[in-house]
Amino acid sequence: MKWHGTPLSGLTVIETDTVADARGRFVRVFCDAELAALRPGLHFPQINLSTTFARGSVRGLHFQRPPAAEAKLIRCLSGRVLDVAVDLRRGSPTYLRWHGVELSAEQPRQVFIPEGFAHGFQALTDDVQLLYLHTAAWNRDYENRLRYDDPRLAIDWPLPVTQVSELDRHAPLLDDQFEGVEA
Ligand SMILES: Cc1cn([C@H]2C[C@H](O)[C@@H](COP(=O)(O)OP(=O)(O)O[C@H]3O[C@H](C)C(=O)[C@H](O)[C@H]3O)O2)c(=O)[nH]c1=O
Repeated sequence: MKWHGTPLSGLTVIETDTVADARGRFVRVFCDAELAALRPGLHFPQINLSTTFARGSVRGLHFQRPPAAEAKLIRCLSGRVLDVAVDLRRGSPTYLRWHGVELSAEQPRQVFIPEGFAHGFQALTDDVQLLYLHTAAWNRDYENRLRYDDPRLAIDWPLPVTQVSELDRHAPLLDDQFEGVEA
């Protein structure tokens, strides 16, 4: 596995090695030893899979506050997405900045999103499947949502937004009381 950084420190794009032969392709999604230099002792107590039917749909922006803060390893298993992370870390020089990474089933690319980031994505094709490895279990009491269309974030979604969940559609807009997340 090789990886490289992004303009948001800690947000990392991982290129997994692909073994291809006449039967098809094989990749390692996660390897503790290979990723120890990125983050030692990564452990994923919860792995989720979402299916998104329609091109243009947006899921997110979600994050969990401490003590349930989580890092996520994301891989696209079907279709293509723009995967977006927003830096919410209090005091970060890139606080409230966002960065997008295109992921697709055809590319051996994953993204590692550390704690302190909100996460969302837009389906760029129909029939997207996204795999999420979480370093903390889902905890409704600590789950927070930000608006995908918050003008203070100004995320440049590539397509007109089609499907959004009611919870995401009615997520709060950022205001002066928002203090980010202790990282
Ligand atoms: C995460 C989770 C959710 N749920 C329930 C809560 C809702 O009733 C339903 C769907 O949850 P939600 O609307 O939060 O799912 P998404 O909007 O697809 O959120 C997902 O995509 C965005 C981009 C993310 O970053 C989240 O980490 C990821 O969960 O499943 C559970 O029952 N267990 C769980 O572990």
